[in-house]
Amino acid sequence: MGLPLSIAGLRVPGPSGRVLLSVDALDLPAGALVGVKGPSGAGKTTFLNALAGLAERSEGRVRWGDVELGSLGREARTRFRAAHVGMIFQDFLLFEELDAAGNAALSSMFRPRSERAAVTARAVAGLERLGLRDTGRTVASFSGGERQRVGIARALAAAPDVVLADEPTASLHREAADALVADLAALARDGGTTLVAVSHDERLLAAMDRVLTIRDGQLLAGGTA
Ligand SMILES: Nc1ncnc2c1ncn2[C@@H]1O[C@H](COP(=O)(O)OP(=O)(O)OP(=O)(O)O)[C@@H](O)[C@H]1O
Repeated sequence: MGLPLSIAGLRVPGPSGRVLLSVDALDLPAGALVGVKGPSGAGKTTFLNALAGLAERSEGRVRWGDVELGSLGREARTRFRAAHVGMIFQDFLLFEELDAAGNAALSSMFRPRSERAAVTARAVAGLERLGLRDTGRTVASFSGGERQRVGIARALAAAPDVVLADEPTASLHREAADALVADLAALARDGGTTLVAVSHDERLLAAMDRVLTIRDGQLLAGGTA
């Protein structure tokens, strides 16, 4: 099931103390499909990091369902991410010694035995849908785009409550990008997954329920385009 998001008075400072991002208030229902756009350097990745509980020293409230990220210590935030959040980020933490399927099915290790086969099946299906057949190679030899696709398949195989994505279609051909957008929309529709996707891809943005704009470190009032 998805989780609703509630943010109030969020401020994320950079190392020099300058505020990199502020969000006065934002509420999203569970299962929302939300795009985020804005110029380079505006604070979009910083926003995703804050939603993932990865923004250190941030002020204000970021709450997923009943869980306020700021009230959790670092370890509890890591556990929260593992249990609820699928992240499609630009620097993927892939395990170099595993092949594509091994990486994509990784989260099955943290699931009860009865759920593991389903995660693995979704991982294999997701890789195929993104045009990556099991090559038998370890991902150490994969290109940047191939690595991104493994990261996508891994995030979606876990069927998480929340998907946070940073330019998820950037490395994909149009056909694969459209398939991914359809898959993300289906996850929200069928599983209630809440999606927040930073993107410049007009086709992806058009498929969202709502598009937020960030400019100069500020989520614009009302959060709409
Ligand atoms: N760790 C950091 N230390 C210092 N400045 C940072 C740090 N992280 C981000 N910034 C700065 O914060 C601002 C917002 O960065 P962010 O990566 O969130 O932008 P973005 O909107 O995702 O940009 P892009 O579209 O180019 O990826 C930028 O000016 C960036 O240089």
